[in-house]
Parts: sequence; structure tokens; C-alpha cells
Amino acid sequence: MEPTTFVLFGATGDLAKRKIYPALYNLFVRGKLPEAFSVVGLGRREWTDESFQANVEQSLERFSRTKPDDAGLLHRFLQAFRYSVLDIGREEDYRKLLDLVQRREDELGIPGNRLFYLSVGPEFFEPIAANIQSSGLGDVSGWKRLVIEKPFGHDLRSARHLNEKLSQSFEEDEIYRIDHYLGKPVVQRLESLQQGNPVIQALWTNRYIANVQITANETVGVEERAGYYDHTGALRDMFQNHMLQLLMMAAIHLPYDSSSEKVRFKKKRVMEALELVQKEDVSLSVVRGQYAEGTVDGKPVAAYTSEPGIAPDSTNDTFIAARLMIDNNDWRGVPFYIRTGKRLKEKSTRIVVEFKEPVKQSWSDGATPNLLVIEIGPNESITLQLNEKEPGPNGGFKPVHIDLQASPANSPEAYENLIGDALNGDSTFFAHWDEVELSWEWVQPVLDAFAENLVPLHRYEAGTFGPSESDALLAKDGYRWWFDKPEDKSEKNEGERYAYHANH
Ligand SMILES: NC(=O)C1=CN([C@@H]2O[C@H](COP(=O)(O)OP(=O)(O)OC[C@H]3O[C@@H](n4cnc5c(N)ncnc54)[C@H](OP(=O)(O)O)[C@@H]3O)[C@@H](O)[C@H]2O)C=CC1
Ligand SMILES: O=C1O[C@H](COP(=O)(O)O)[C@@H](O)[C@H](O)[C@H]1O
Repeated sequence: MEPTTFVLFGATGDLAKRKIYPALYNLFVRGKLPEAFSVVGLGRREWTDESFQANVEQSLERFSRTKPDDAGLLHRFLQAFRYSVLDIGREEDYRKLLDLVQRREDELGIPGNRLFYLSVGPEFFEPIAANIQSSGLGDVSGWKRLVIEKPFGHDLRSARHLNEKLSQSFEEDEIYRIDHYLGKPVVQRLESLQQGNPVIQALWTNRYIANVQITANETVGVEERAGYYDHTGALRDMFQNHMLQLLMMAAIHLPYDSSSEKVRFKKKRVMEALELVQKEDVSLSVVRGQYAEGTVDGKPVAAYTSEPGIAPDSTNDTFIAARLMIDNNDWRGVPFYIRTGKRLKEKSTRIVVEFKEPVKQSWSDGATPNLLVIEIGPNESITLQLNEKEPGPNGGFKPVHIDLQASPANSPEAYENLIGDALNGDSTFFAHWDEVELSWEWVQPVLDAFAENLVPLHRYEAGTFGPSESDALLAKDGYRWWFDKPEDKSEKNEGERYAYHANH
């Protein structure tokens, strides 16, 4: 690990508090931070080094998976933190920042390796990158990296514009676009799942796989983010980035030596093969929804349009389901279904790979398609569902499960994995510009169709699995969404772990 300065724009904000400080602390506890490490936090608030350190400590107490119980360790960690008041638009603040960064580099013996983390609103990405360049902060004797939060653009045009501007100050290999879904432990283990299991690699084609289902359901609503969410929607907030990244990760054949370049190349090839949808045809393969009032986890909840800060006539999407096709030799003919939404019945992020059904015979009654179920969150596991015939002449088939990998309790969180990777210069689990641009290329006609009202907006009752049209999307192809919990959990048994849900 090379000595590094971690320059954090947005150090007083929510993301820093909830994710970034806990991630840094856990890396520190695990011995994964460089010996010589300096953090310089920035914001407009008139904090001092001491109040900054106190805020960091509070954030660890509340949000860190490892509680800061060891006073000596905590003290050493906090010693790395300094604060400087900076208004993003004020040039002289960058000169002050440069002085502080250089002073700390001299004190700690850091040879000019600088990681700039932009935990601020997207409107600031462009001016910050330009100011880093013009102030001399970007003139380093070692390396420089820019870690950038989502959203990366609001549509294809703005994403291209932003990329062009950033590339005036940073090379592509210096830009680390965070997609926290790529940091989730199970997503990071997809590589070893394939590499360690030639049997799975061999099955990873349209010869054996019937369809792939990628779900990210949430029970939460818009929360306090009305201003952001009402002009973003599920399509931009989740689909364009997290969901398409999961699609890429599910569809690639990972090479044995999966360097970041090779993984990126494979992901790009998948995205290039993704069939684009014409604006006029979007309604055939995309379902959009918005939650109405209902009951979630036993509590009544308001409709989206009655949420604070949301316009009563808002047509924003809080649910998206889509059918995507990849036109290459591996995946031709295999639909990839994606759905994501808020105020749904359960919090679950999972990929289900449904294998082709056994040939129907009189003796195969009760056999269901084999499934590979990748539970990404909140449960973390990888399970293969097979069929087993019960003994005896009248025994039918029942599903059995082989648990391939389950995450150990208290394993590192996404931000911990990703920040650790960025510090080490490993960009495998970050979104490359090619992928981002190709994602927007798929999403853009859908945005256009929504804007021109070519796709109906289906209201769904909160606490369900979304509009029934999402089920119809699969039913047209003869499939149904897989769902993992029997309605009555008390009756849950091994054979019922993955059952077709029937909420409509
Ligand atoms: N919060 C979350 O869970 C997630 C957030 N993100 C992304 O992370 C980024 C940050 O989000 P979040 O922390 O929630 O936002 P907050 O609104 O909580 O924080 C914004 C930060 O930006 C700083 N800031 C705002 N304007 C200026 C300015 N003119 N000059 C200097 N600093 C400024 C604020 O500091 P001050 O007020 O002191 O000026 C504050 O530290 C966004 O891009 C968001 O989309 C992504 C995923 C999840
Ligand atoms: O990026 C985002 O992700 C969260 C969901 O993340 P998860 O890790 O809890 O699955 C989502 O709530 C939020 O709207 C979105 O911006």
C-alpha cells in the first residue's frame, strides 16, 4: 500500500458519515490502509480539525460494522484527519487546500499520491475536476485518482458532456466511478464462482439457461430524497447503473486471469451486444410503475404522490421491469428480466439463473427448473436448486438446495471493498466509461418514450411485487418471477425455499 492523501469533497455530508468513514475505519482496523495516510475533509461548514474528528468518531459509533471500542486505535485513526473550509466555486480555497495537502505530505512522508473523492452533488463534479487541475493539486509526483459518486449524467448527452469535461483533467484509468452494487461481497464472488467451478462455466450459455432474472426490490419509499428522486426515478436511480452492472456481471464469462482490463473488455462486449429498443417499441419490453398507498411490513404507507416534496401529479417512475436480449452466441434467445422498485413487499436483491426445464415425462411430475440463486442482499448466499425424487413408488420430485457460498457474518461492506480497491489502484469493480455510455445508450430511448408518454404508468399498491404487468412481461415468454419466501414463513421448509410467487 502506497502512502496516500485522501482528499474528501463533501466531508460534512450524509454519504461520508454513513459509508465513507466507517469504510476507512474498517480498512484501518484490518491493516488495509497505508502506514502514511492523510485525510483532508472539505465542506463549507466552519468545522475545525477537532470538530471534524469528533464527527468522524460519531459516525463510527453509529454506522461502523466494527465499533470503535479501542481508544488507542481510534486515536491513531483520527490523527490522520484534517479539515479545510472549501467552497467548490472559490479558487482561493483550492490554494489553501494545496498548502494543507503538501504540508501533511511533508509531515507524513507521502510522495504525492492523491486520491480525490467527490462525495458531493453531480453538478459539482465538473468544476471540482477543473479546479483540481488549475490549482496544481493534480500535479503530483506519484499518482492521482478521482473517485466519483453517482449519478454519472442525467441522460446520454449529459453523461457524454461530463465525461468529456472530466477527461480534460483526468485520464480514464485515473477515474473510478463508484457503483456500490459492484462492491457487494456476493457480486465480487461471482468471479470465483465461475473460476472455481468449471461445471458452472460450462453451463453458462443459452444451451442450458432459459432466462436470467435480476431483482432489486426495496420496501423503502422516497424517504427524504424527494428533490433528487422526483426528477430521477427508478430508471436513472437504479436501472441505468446498478441493474445494468448486475446484468453485465451475470452475463460475462470470466477469464481465469481476470485482470481489470479483461473484465472491462468482457463487460463492454456484453453491452455492445445488448439489443437496443426503438422508442416506439419500448412499451413491449418495459413496464413502468408508481406506488399507490398500501401496507408495507404491516404499516400503512402513503402513495408516492402524497409523499412530502412530491408533486401531486408526478408521473415519475418508482418501479421498472424490463426484458433485455443479448445478441451474441452465448446468450441469443435468453431473456434477461430486470425489475427494481420502491415500496415493494420485500427488500431483496438477487439474480436467479433459471435453467431449461427437464423434458416433461410422466415420471417427472413436480420437478421444477434447476435454479442458481445468487442472493446479493440483505441475505448473502449462492445456492443451486436441483430436483430430488422422493423414495418410494409414489414419491414425487421436490427441490433440494446446495449452498455454494454464504457470506460470513460481519463481512466488509460495499464501500469498504471499493475504497480499498481504489486505494490499491484496482479498478475491476468500478464502472468504465464505455460501460456507462453503452448503458445510457440502452436507457435513452426508454427515457424518451417515458417523456412522450408512450409507455403507460401503472399504479401499484405499496407492499406488493409491483404492477401485474411486470408478471405479464414474463408470462408472454412462459416464465414467472422466482421469489424466495413462502407466504407463511412458519411453514417454511427446505423444499419451499424458492417458490413461484403468486401475488396476482
Ligand atoms: N447519501 C447516500 O446514501 C448516497 C449518496 N450518493 C451520492 O453521493 C453524493 C453526496 O451525497 P450526500 O452525502 O447524500 O449529500 P449531502 O447533501 O448530505 O452532502 C453534500 C456535501 O456536499 C457539500 N457541498 C455542497 N455544496 C457545496 C459547495 N458549494 N462547496 C463545498 N461543498 C459543498 C456539503 O458540505 P457543506 O454543507 O458543509 O457545504 C456536504 O458535505 C451525491 O452525488 C449523491 O448522489 C450516492 C449513493 C448513496
Ligand atoms: O443507489 C441507490 O441504492 C439504494 C439501494 O441500495 P441497497 O444497497 O440498499 O440495495 C437505493 O435505495 C437508492 O435509491 C439508490 O440511489
